[in-house]
Amino acid sequence: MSNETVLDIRGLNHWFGSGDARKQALFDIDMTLERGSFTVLMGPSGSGKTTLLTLAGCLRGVEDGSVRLMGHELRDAPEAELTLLRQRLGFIFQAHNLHESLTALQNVIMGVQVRPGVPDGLARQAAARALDLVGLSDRLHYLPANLSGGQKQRVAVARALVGNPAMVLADEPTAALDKDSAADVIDLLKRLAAARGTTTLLVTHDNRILDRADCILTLEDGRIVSSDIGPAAKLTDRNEYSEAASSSPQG
Ligand SMILES: Nc1ncnc2c1ncn2[C@@H]1O[C@H](COP(=O)(O)OP(=O)(O)OP(=O)(O)O)[C@@H](O)[C@H]1O
Repeated sequence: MSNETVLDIRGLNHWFGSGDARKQALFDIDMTLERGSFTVLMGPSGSGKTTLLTLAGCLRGVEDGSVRLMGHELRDAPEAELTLLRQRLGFIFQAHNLHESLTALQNVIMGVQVRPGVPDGLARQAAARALDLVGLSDRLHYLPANLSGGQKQRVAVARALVGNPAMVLADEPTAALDKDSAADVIDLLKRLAAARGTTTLLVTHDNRILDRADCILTLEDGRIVSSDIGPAAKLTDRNEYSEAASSSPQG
């Protein structure tokens, strides 16, 4: 793993509401994610995990403190710069957020089309390859209604990864899945991340994911209360994932 810093957060505070209803959700957060790392963010409901994820992903404005994403300071950044940064990220949410009227292939094509200027033919090719990678090459033309929960989440993973994002932000991606499908989705994310050097920040309540993490951050009441090296960071041989490298959608 290289030591290139992808996300660097210093002294981040965040509030919701105004006047008497104003409430602080994050307190003095410091964290750093290196390129290719797989970090799990845990903590009780309401501890601030989604707030932190959305701030890191340019989905919410930074009010106080510093969030540097791929070398860009997000606080006070112009909207055009935030839009360009968002295009370099892949998002996966608990609810897969697929368009029900579009096929699996069309849904993944939309993941390419967030980047302007990609010709339709190339977008289609990349989307088909991404679906092949997640094991759905025989389901390209299925509507979400005809896919299982695990298959829908795999389509969402393919959509997040098809643009070869620098960082993937995932909010409870396995919450709606059974044990086997959850393990499949996580292994897939890890394999592709390791093969491409994609940085992953994943919010979960799912203890089964912990042994896959390089780093486990725990939030409580808006503060990081522990930062542990995960078991996966102790793996010295990452070649187990290399077979995915040769077949990633964008090489
Ligand atoms: N849009 C909002 N307006 C007001 N308060 C909010 C808003 N979003 C979150 N909060 C508050 O901020 C705190 C952190 O919420 P957040 O959703 O980040 O927690 P979480 O750890 O992701 O919770 P969960 O595990 O239940 O998803 C909570 O007290 C929540 O009520």
